[in-house]
Amino acid sequence: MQVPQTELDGALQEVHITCTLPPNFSSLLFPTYIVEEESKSISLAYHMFEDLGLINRWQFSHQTLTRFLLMVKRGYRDPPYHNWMHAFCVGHFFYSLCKAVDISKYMTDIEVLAMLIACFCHDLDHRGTTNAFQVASRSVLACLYSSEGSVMERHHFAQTFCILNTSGCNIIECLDTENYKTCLDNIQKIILATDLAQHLRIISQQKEMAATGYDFNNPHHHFLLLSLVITSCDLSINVKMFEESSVIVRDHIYSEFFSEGDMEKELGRTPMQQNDRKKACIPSLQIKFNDFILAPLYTLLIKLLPPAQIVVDQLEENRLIWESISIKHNQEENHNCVKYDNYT
Ligand SMILES: COc1ccc(Cl)c(-c2nnc3c(C)nc4ccc(C(=O)NCC(C)C)cc4n23)c1
Ligand SMILES: [Mg+2]
Repeated sequence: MQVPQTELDGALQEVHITCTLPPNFSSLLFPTYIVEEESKSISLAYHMFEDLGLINRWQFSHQTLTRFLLMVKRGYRDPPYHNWMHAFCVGHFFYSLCKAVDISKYMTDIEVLAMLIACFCHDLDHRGTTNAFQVASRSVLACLYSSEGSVMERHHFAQTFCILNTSGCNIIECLDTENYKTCLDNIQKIILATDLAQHLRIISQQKEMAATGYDFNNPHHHFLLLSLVITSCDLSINVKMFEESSVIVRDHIYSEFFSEGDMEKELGRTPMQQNDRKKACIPSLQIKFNDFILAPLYTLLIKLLPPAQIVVDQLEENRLIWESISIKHNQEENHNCVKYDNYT
């Protein structure tokens, strides 16, 4: 898929002219959804590469990086949640993590580059449905990938590979053969690590690593850390201020979950409670998700990267607010489980 030259020229100019940073842009808690998707997100994504020193370190050309980012943005569909703005937020969380901690103590240069590329590409061409739904609906992607698992994540990497193989868009073409292969292998591992089922399979090893201490010379520790960091970035909407987090959870994430549940009912299947708009109670589901996934994840992240402590503080504040909503709901007859005021 080629990017029309006129659009590219326009974007090239945009990237140069409109790169005035919003205040606190490099903060871990920056409210990323305030960025207007169309104009500024590409310029700000470009700035993240520049500010992390990746353009100088790897001698990226301005044109190729801009074309790459345009192609990635165009590679996303427009479901309620898994769209370009989600990818932008995931990339931004990694960028702000790199600004908060000395990431070179944990990752090589190539791994930092692979992480930022994978963040922006990790959900390419997402349809707003889960791996389980691909298999249940016998989708084309399930036919292609279900024997290996992580159906959507394998597709997201395949789409990434296509963009890097599109002339004029391959930002890593200037790497030498060894670095090119290492970078691509890392991008694939990182994108596959965004499957939450995979995260649940390796979290015990990550806990063990955090207990014994990170060993930079241990390649498996690098794999476990890259996986922990990308999952932390992928779920980072949950560690933003409650006002932003709760609206995205309700109006974007659960909107996708409920649409999938509607489609499952049409297939004659019974959706999980979280996907059933008639049964789901978001505050109590959030508390469960927090205790089952979010708290163990970010507690581990902070054990390994202590300067990012602020995200655990925000997560705990958000849990308290979800709990207060849940208690208030339980006191009300016929409360509406999906609509809630911001109790802050
Ligand atoms: C890292 O990968 C993903 C992929 C897709 C999504 Cl939507 C999310 C995600 N981001 N925020 C949320 C919130 C607030 N609630 C969620 C509740 C359940 C699940 C889910 O996938 N449950 C099945 C699993 C345990 C096997 C994901 C949820 N989630 C993360
Ligand atoms: Mg994903």
